[in-house]
Amino acid sequence: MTVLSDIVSGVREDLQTRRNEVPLNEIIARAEAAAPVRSFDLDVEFGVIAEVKRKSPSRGDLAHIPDPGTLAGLYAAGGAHAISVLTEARRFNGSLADLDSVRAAVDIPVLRKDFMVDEYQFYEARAHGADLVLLIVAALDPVQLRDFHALAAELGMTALVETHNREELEVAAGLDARLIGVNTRNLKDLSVDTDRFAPLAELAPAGCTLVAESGVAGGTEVAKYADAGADLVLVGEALVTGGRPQAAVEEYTAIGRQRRAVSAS
Ligand SMILES: O=C(O)c1ccccc1NCC(=O)[C@H](O)[C@H](O)COP(=O)(O)O
Repeated sequence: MTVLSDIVSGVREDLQTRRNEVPLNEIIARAEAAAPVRSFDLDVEFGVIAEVKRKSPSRGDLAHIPDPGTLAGLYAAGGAHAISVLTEARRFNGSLADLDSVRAAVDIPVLRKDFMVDEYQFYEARAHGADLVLLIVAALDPVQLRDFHALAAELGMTALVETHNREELEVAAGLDARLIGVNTRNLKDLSVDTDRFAPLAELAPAGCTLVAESGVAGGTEVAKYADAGADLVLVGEALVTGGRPQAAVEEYTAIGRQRRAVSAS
């Protein structure tokens, strides 16, 4: 079993428990009654999607985050473009309660970062205030991907379509995805190689907003991703372990903007 299929099978089991507690018709009603979606600005000069990440399969426990809302507030004060909240429980120690806490603490868009494999999760995401959801191309078949992309849009949410290679980028292009992520983490062995980004960025469809995901340890990687065409970076570990979340978001945003301005001139 691969890491991804192992994670997804745990996600499905946990989902079944929640579905038994709150049936589909009830979660749909909650999604309809949820706070309005915050629009995610795709036309960004350069921005940081700052992640609330407690733990990961590759690194184990990362940070004790007693109040994710407080952390998100610091990210927002640093100028984050959006906040990513890992809600997967078993491997990331995340929860929908974290999503609630973050959504209530900030007024910028919030991404539910999870392994979205069932329509229930999209209504659930919206019911808990998500403005964006993650679609991992490697975790979905083409029909699911198309249907979930449409469902996210129907619910007013922006989908971040995550890719890892040329074939997955072609799939994202075929969906007409406006927000595409290139994750430099190999989902088979979990290795991160920031050199994977540039050659894939060249293949991204013209006009999409491009997110470089994983591997930012500091400004060097931000500059490298921005030089290669990233419009946004999604950063988790460096922000939750670095001890200066607000300053780091400010710094990464400034570095990215400066590099993008140089590339454009
Ligand atoms: O982080 C992991 O170990 C991981 C393993 C398997 C699937 C996904 C995983 N991470 C999710 C992410 O994509 C990252 O949290 C995100 O890109 C931020 O990465 P980083 O800044 O390197 O923490």
